[in-house]
Amino acid sequence: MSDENIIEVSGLSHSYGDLEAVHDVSFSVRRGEIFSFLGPNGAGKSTAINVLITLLKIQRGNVRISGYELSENPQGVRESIGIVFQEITLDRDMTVEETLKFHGRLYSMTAEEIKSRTDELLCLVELDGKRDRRTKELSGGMKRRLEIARGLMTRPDVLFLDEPTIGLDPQTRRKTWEYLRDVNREGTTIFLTTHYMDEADVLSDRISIIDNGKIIITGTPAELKNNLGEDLIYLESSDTKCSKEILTKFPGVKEIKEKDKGIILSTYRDGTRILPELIKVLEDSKISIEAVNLKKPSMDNVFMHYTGRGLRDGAD
Ligand SMILES: Nc1ncnc2c1ncn2[C@@H]1O[C@H](COP(=O)(O)OP(=O)(O)OP(=O)(O)O)[C@@H](O)[C@H]1O
Repeated sequence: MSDENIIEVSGLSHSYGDLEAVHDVSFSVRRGEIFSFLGPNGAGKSTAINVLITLLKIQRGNVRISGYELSENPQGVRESIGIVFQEITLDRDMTVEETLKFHGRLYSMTAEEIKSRTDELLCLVELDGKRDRRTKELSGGMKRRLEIARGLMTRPDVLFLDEPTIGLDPQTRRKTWEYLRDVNREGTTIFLTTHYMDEADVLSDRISIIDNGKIIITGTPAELKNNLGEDLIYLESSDTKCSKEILTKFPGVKEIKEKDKGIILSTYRDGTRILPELIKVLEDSKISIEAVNLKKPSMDNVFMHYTGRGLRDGAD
C-alpha cells in the first residue's frame, strides 16, 4: 500500500443472489481527505461501505484499510475505523456522556482516556452543555453529532459515514458539514456516501460517482465540473458585433448568442482557461471589456452527463 493511500480497493464486487449490487469497483482514498460516493438510491453505496466496514463479508476483490488486508485481518480494519450509520443507533435512555463513555469501555479504552476524549469530543460537536440529556430528548441534528462523536471515540484513522445528513433540515445539514470539516482538520480521513449532490460538492476533496453498482468517474468536484466543458461566459464589451465576429472562430468556443447588452458563449473546454485568452484577443483588437461572468456546470450537470439522467438535489 502506498503511504498516501489509507484505503485501497480493487475489483470489489458484491451480489445478493443473482443481483450484483456492486460490480468491479476500484478506488483509493488518500490519508487526510474527505472522499464521497455519490449516487442515487440503490446504486450500491451502502453495500460497498458495508463491505469496507466489515458488516458484509467480502465476496470478490481486495480491500486494504490502514495497512490491513480486509480478508485476512477484519479485526485490524475494525480497530482502525469509526462508523456512523444511516439510521440513528443511539440507546435512547443513555445520556450524551454515558453514550460516549460506554463506547470507550466497549473498546477497552482506559478510564483516563475515556474522560479526556469524551470532554474533547463533546466540545468539538458542541454538545458539552447537553452531557446529562438523554439521547431521546435530543434534536435530529444533535443525535447525528453525538453519533459522529461516538464514531471518533477511539481516534480512528478513517471515519465512515453512510448518508450522514439524511432526514436533517437544510440548516442542520450545513452545520453537520461544518462539524465534519472540523473532524477532518483534526486529521481524520472521512469516507462518506451520499445521494445529495450539494453535499458531495461542498464537502468532498474527491468524489466517485456510482450508478448501478459501478464507479462511473472519480475526481475532485472542480475536475468533474471542469471536464464537462460547456461553461457559459457572459461578456459585455465596447463593440458587441465585432467581439462576436472575432470570437466565433476562437478555439474552444462552441456557440455565441447575443444577450442583453453583450454576448453569451458556450465553451467546449474549461471556461476558466479560455476566459483570459478571450479577453486578450479582444484587447489586442482594441476592444475593451466592460463586464464578464463565468458560469460553471453544477454537480447536477455532471451527474446527468455521466449517467444520462438526473439525480434530485437536496431531496430524500
Ligand atoms: N440485503 C439485501 N438483499 C438483497 N438485495 C439487497 C440487499 N441490500 C441491498 N440490496 C439491493 O442491492 C442494490 C444496492 O443497494 P444499496 O443499499 O447498496 O444501494 P445504495 O446506493 O446504498 O442505496 P440507499 O441509499 O437507498 O441505501 C439495490 O438494488 C438493493 O435493492
